Amino acid sequence: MVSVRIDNVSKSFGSVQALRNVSLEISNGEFFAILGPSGCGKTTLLRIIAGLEKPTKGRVLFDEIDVTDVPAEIRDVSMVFQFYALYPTTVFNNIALPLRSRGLSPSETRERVVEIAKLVGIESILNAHVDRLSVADKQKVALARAIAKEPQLYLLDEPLTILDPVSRVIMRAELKRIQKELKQTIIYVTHDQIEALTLADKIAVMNFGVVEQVGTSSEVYDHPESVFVGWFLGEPGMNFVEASVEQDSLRIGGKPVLSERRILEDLKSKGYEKVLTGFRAEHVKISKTPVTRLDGVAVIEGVVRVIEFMGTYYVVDVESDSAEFKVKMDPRIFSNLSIGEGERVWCSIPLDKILFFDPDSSKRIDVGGGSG
Ligand SMILES: Nc1ncnc2c1ncn2[C@@H]1O[C@H](COP(=O)(O)OP(=O)(O)OP(=O)(O)O)[C@@H](O)[C@H]1O
Repeated sequence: MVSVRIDNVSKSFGSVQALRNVSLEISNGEFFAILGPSGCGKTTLLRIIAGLEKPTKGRVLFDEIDVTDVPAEIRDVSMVFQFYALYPTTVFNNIALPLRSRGLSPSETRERVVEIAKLVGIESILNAHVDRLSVADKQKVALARAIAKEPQLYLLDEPLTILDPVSRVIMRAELKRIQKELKQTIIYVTHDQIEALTLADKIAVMNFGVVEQVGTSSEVYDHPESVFVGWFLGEPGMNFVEASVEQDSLRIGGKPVLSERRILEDLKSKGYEKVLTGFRAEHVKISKTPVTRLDGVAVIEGVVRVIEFMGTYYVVDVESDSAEFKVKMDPRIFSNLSIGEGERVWCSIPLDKILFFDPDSSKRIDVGGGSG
């Protein structure tokens, strides 16, 4: 296994700038996810790491050795793509091929094929022709073949995207187990936040060719460094509401919602007259009776506009003067409260769950003393 360092990499395709000054450090044995929407440059970055594309600028280093000009064939990486490309033969032969080309004897090959098949959970279909397999099993064979190459680095490009939702959940858990046993460096490209949050030790969140944040699942989810990261992660994404920083309070649509001196003074000392407040839908508590603002809690008054049942929770859209935001509710709490569309509600949010963002740069403001 290797560590990988991406040093200030940019890549242009004609006038399209796919990557802009990307720098990343991926440690030995880490499961590292590159997460972002379609077209943000994930695949381009993976192909540059594999040696299938050359960066326009910057370097790629494996174990601190510059491999930017090293051809793909000798980089010793295994790639698994969204669309598996298997040889039209048996599962056994697909896994055996990389072993045979490394010069293993027939008995060594058989032993290793069975070992890998067990790891991936396909030992019962070793003699089947790949054409007869389900999509999920085909993807497992692709993974088994990648493992048979015994690479120093695994690159996985949306390997679960073509699976149906049930197989995807099963394979996600399988991947986690396999990675624990393999103990190898894996770089995993996905647009699916659940895959990234559940599988990865670390996540790089990308947007428009730029890395917006690198961190553990809880770092990127709980402390997004930009509006994009907060919005992209979570179902629903983080709420962002514009507020004005007044002498005595933070106001939304002219109404005071928070009067914590520490926060107000810090924002004022940094020169902010307006900020974006960010908070997650699951941190908002709804009440049908007025709630007084207390220390440590912000309160926003509003009207329920839309209620959606999402299967295991409700999402309630609240409109408040100039702002709209979403509240995520447990079905039990929702039915006890029995709120309906058009009703007036008071929404409280603990201050330690509120973050503040610069409305111009969209970056998080570091507010001293814990919040933000
Ligand atoms: N070979 C190419 N020629 C021209 N433009 C390209 C090429 N490869 C990628 N691009 C462009 O670079 C940008 C990033 O593409 P890339 O495939 O890396 O994004 P992505 O995040 O992997 O998206 P997706 O999930 O849709 O594959 C896009 O605007 C894409 O159209």
